[in-house]
Amino acid sequence: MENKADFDYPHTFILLGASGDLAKKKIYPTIWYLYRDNVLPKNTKFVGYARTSQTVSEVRDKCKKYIKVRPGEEDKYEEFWAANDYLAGAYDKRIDFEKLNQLICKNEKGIVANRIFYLAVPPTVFEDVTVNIKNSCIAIKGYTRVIIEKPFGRDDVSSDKLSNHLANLFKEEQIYRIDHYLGKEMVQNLMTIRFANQIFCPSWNRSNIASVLISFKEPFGTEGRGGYFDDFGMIRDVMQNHLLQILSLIAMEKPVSLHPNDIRDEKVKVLRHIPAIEMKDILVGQYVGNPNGNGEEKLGYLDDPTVPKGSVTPTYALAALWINNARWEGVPFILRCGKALNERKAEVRIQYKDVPGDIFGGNTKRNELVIRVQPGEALYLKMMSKSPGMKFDLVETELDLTYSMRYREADVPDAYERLILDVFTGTQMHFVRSDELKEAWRIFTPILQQLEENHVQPHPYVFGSRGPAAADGKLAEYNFKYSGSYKWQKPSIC
Ligand SMILES: NC(=O)C1=CN([C@@H]2O[C@H](COP(=O)(O)OP(=O)(O)OC[C@H]3O[C@@H](n4cnc5c(N)ncnc54)[C@H](OP(=O)(O)O)[C@@H]3O)[C@@H](O)[C@H]2O)C=CC1
Ligand SMILES: O=C1O[C@H](COP(=O)(O)O)[C@@H](O)[C@H](O)[C@H]1O
Repeated sequence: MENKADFDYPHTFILLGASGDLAKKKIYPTIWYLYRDNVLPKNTKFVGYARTSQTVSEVRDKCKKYIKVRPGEEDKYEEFWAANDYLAGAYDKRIDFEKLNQLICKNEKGIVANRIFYLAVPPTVFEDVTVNIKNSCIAIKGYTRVIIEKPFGRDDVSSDKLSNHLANLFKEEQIYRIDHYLGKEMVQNLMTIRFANQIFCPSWNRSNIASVLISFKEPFGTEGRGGYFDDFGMIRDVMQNHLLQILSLIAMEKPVSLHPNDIRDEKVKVLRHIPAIEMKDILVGQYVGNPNGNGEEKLGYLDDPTVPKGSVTPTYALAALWINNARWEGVPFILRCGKALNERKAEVRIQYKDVPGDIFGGNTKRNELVIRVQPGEALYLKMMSKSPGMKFDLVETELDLTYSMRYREADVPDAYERLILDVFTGTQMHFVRSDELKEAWRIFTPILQQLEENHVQPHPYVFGSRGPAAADGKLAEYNFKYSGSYKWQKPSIC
């Protein structure tokens, strides 16, 4: 990790693909927030690079809609854009990267200067860009770090090819593979919940836990970007990365320390216990239009003109993963994700087994520890209690840690803010190591191939519904019991 003194050196943050969607919607806003909050090294400059010929002022205009500037921050905002430069160039021309190098050098006073390259570019130009960075833009004295965005390949072979390519150019300590779910507050909280609470440690195993359900739901479809999505599908888009990362943090053994490599060693170890997913353990779906819906909801996935006719690409997937180790053998880890569903939600449900030796006439319901990642971070433990009053009845209730109530003043930073700052400080804890990636593709590649080769027809589900009807049956099959009787009363001050 970088020490404080390193923050005194000049730093340049180079955004490749600066004319794109991710750049304007996410990366420019993020670097502005970090700059505004004075958490970056004092002498940090920003350089945008892309094929489009444009000025900094044009970049600024495009970002306007996505950047929040609060009253009183106007001067700082001007200062931020004054620290920006932009250069147009090709991704495959060394000469253009030499020009980029000259531009970066202009800002670098002193002997040591650090460079961070953010690759917000399509995978097709990944190789050219990284070779050109290596050939023309490496920091002479100081570090060079490279941030890359998924997709890290589309299967085991293409991912290995990319990993080998990167390994020939950079050391693993220089590569920061972003999975933005690792930057989310509640995902970062998973290790604390597990390893800083004696109450959970002893029960976190197959003797006590019936099933683990990890869900991701989005209430919108592909919004005209189906052409891009169709090449990947829901399993590659969310399950193989975000949901599997959450699974590994839930299931791994306690690391030797909080050192990033100790944590990542444990994540890899638990993934190695998971066999490749079998066909019997997966259900895929695709949304169809809702004739009673509004606007986009009326349209199904196949109505998107950019989606190939008759595509069987899943927009929904549910899979059970099995961890064959002493802690988890027999416990299904159910991963579920979908677009065009009834709500936006990402959460983990650890469902405990039924209480043995019932003395309550079969009225007890399973304990459930729910870790809600979004929206509205919360951690609640569903439990049984005596109903208040004279009667000796049971009620379902909860121990509730709702962030908006408990931490009213807290400002929960966006995932990208944390992760980009981590790159400046050299903290790789929340980034994906190449061996984790290899394991992830080992688990998912065979099922992806089978689905594609056999042209497996997805279950249709209506835009705005909870997903394919068959999915709830699958949940029950995997020992997830839904009672339907739990009622939450939102506290009035919430
Ligand atoms: N701190 C907080 O903010 C708290 C909030 N709450 C809120 O209270 C509400 C209820 O709590 P929750 O924990 O969700 O409790 P429930 O046990 O009522 O679970 C409800 C969820 O179960 C799923 N479900 C519905 N039908 C079925 C079915 N047939 N089979 C399997 N699953 C089904 C649905 O999610 P899906 O569609 O994803 O399957 C539904 O959202 C939620 O809105 C929750 O956010 C509760 C406690 C604390
Ligand atoms: O990686 C991706 O994540 C987003 C959802 O991110 P969130 O932070 O808004 O939950 C998803 O929309 C996109 O399809 C996927 O590629």
